[in-house]
Parts: sequence; structure tokens; C-alpha cells
Amino acid sequence: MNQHAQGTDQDQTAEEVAPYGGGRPAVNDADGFGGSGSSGGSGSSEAGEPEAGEPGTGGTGASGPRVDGSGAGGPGAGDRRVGSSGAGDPGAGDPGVSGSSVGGSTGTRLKKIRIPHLQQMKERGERWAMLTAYDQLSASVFDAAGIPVLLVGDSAANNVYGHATTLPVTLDELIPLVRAVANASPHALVVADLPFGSYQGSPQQAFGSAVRLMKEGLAHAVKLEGGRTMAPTVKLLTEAGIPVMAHIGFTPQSEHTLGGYRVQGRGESAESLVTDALALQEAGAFSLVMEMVPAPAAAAVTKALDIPTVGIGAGADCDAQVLVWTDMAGFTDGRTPRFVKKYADLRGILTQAAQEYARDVRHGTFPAPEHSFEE
Ligand SMILES: Nc1nc(=O)c2c([nH]1)NC[C@@H]1CN(c3ccc(C(=O)N[C@@H](CCC(=O)O)C(=O)O)cc3)CN21
Ligand SMILES: CC(C)C(=O)C(=O)O
Ligand SMILES: [Mg+2]
Repeated sequence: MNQHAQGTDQDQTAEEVAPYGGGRPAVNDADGFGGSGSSGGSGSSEAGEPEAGEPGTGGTGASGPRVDGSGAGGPGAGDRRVGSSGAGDPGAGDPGVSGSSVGGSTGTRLKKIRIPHLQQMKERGERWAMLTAYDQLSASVFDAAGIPVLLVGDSAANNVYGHATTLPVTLDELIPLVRAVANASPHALVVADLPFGSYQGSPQQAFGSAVRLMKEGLAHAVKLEGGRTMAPTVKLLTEAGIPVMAHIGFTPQSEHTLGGYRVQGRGESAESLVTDALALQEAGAFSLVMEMVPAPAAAAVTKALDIPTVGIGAGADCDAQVLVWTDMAGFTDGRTPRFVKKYADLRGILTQAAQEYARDVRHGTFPAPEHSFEE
């Protein structure tokens, strides 16, 4: 079902990549504002081998994203292990030294991740992390941090556009976000969600939408929700050269059918999950997201499949994990789902910065002479 990696993965020399707050090395943009022009873009060189020397894009850009959300306040922070590679990172529960320099926190140089690498990691038992990203700045941070796969999720509906569900977001609204993330991700594989209504009509409709995500959005792969009934669609896209990540379990685009945000695959529908997963793999999916399914059912699916599974609320026995970045970074307003672990308090940090800035302005202490220009 899957091609093999053509490139070798060699780890390279150190590149300082501080996990948080550390300055990244430089930037290669002329205007000093990070980002790449509208066309062509820097970053994500496609032709490239699985090895890339490109420095990160992005930089000191301006405005940050705005958040909204559904979620709930998450628990505290904890340890983290990004990627797995060389330097004795215990991250993966796997056999020893990996060849893949996926991790960015250990000082290893990053390589460009391509689909065969994910397959190789499954074979080696190396777990990996996926995060959503919706804009250039967050994407450049995650890319440099060694997150191998970035998802421009239709959760942008909630976390960028402020909707209560994922249903309202359109292809036209998603494409510019995908393009921004792809332009800022020289190493990560960029997957774009097909939004509700853009693919369920027919395999042909899905093809047209996926082509837009790749041509206009510069995505490397697409994701779609649904079980065995999506197999013909997955097959058509895959055969057309469009890598497809599948998504089963709780599929938010079907919340009105499923009856809300609920764990899926309890009891006898666990077998149904395996049947769906096998059909999607057979149709050519390169990976499979499982959302909110009982851990034992997700473990059974993971074991039954040759392709990597990506869990969100699906327990520790998936091959990979995904979280919405604003949830894991503590940026989301309000409650977050049970499966979220909060690794930072971005909302608190940004709130404090905004308040201090406003206070300085009110007090006349900003701008100071060093922020002002002489005649
Ligand atoms: N910020 C954000 N995080 C997400 O994980 C996310 C989005 N947005 N938007 C799209 C979907 C919607 N998702 C959601 C949304 C809510 C729950 C939720 O409320 N879950 C409850 C109930 C679970 C149950 O008991 O069945 C929970 O406590 O986890 C779960 C997934 C996951 N996705
Ligand atoms: C939660 C992930 C898997 C997703 O589909 C999204 O962010 O849209
Ligand atoms: Mg989604």
C-alpha cells in the first residue's frame, strides 16, 4: 500500500532549537518580517529529498492569531518529548536508535518529512506527534521544534474563525491558511483537512477539492472523515497521487448524526472500527486518525493496520498522537476536551503582556526614548 522511502535519513549536526522561548537561528527573509511572498513561497521545497538544509522561514512576524473555542480548561503541564531521534531520546517506545531525525528538541538537525518516513517509523515502533497549525508563526515554531506532521484542520472553524462547530468553514477559507502553513514549514509534512461539504458528494467532488488544497494551498496530503463508505474516494485520490489521511471514530463533521461530542466505538462497534480501518487502508490511505475511541479499540486497530494510526483521545497505543495546538499550548478559551494535556499557558502569558503594554501606554512609560527617533 505504501511506497518506500527513497531517501536515506541521516541525522546531521546540531542546530540549536530551543523548545520554548529560545531564539531560533536566523531567518532568510529580506523584510525581516518572516513569511514568504504570496507566490511561490519559500519554505517547503517540494522537490527536495528527505533531507533538507533549508533554514526555517518565519521570524519576527507581527500579529498573532485570534482564538475562540469550545473547549474546557485543561490540566497542568508536564514533560514533553518531541519526536524521537538520535540523541537517546526515550520518546518512542521503540527499539533503540532510530535513523530518523524527526525530533527538534534534542539538537539534531531536521529533515524534510515525507510519507514513506511515517511508514518507516511505524515499522521501527517510533511514535510521533502531530499538531494543528493555522498560520505561519505557529507553523514555523512547530516545524523548527521537530513536529513532523502539521495538520491544517477544519478545526480552524473553531480556533480561527470562531464558530461553534467545524461545519461552517469553507474550502475558500481554509486554503489561505494551508498555504501559510506550507510556506512556513520546510520540514514538516503538511496535511490539510477537507472541510464539510467539499468531498462527501462524490469521489469526483473530493478530487476537485483535494486538488485545490494541493495546488492553491500547497498541501502535501489531505485528510477526510469517514469509514468504509469513504473507501472509493480514498482510492480515487490515492491513485491520482494525492496522499490521504483517513479519520474515524468521532468525526466532528458528522456531529449532528452522531448526536454530539461522544466517544465512538464502544462495545461491539469496536469491530466496526477495525473493518472501517482496514477498508481505508486497503483503499490506499497512508495514515488513519482515530478520535475519541476507547484505548483498547484503538490499540486493536493499530495492531491490525500496517499504516500508522494517529490518536486523539484514543489512548497511548496509537502510532502517533495529534492535538489542536491552541489546546495543548493553553491558548484556547474555556473548556478543553478530556484528552487534552496543557503544556503551556499562552493565554495567561499573552493576557499579561497585553495588560502591561496597555498600562505602560496609560502611564506614558511606553514608548521610552529607545523606542523613539531623534530628528
Ligand atoms: N479546540 C479544539 N480542540 C479540538 O480537539 C477540536 C476542535 N477544537 N474542533 C474540532 C474538533 C471537535 N473536537 C471535540 C470537541 C469537544 C469534545 C468534547 O467536549 N468532549 C468531551 C466529552 C467526551 C465524552 O464523554 O464522550 C470531553 O470531556 O472530552 C471532544 C472533541 C475535537 N476537535
Ligand atoms: C483534531 C484533528 C484530528 C482535526 O481533525 C482537526 O483539528 O480539524
Ligand atoms: Mg478536522
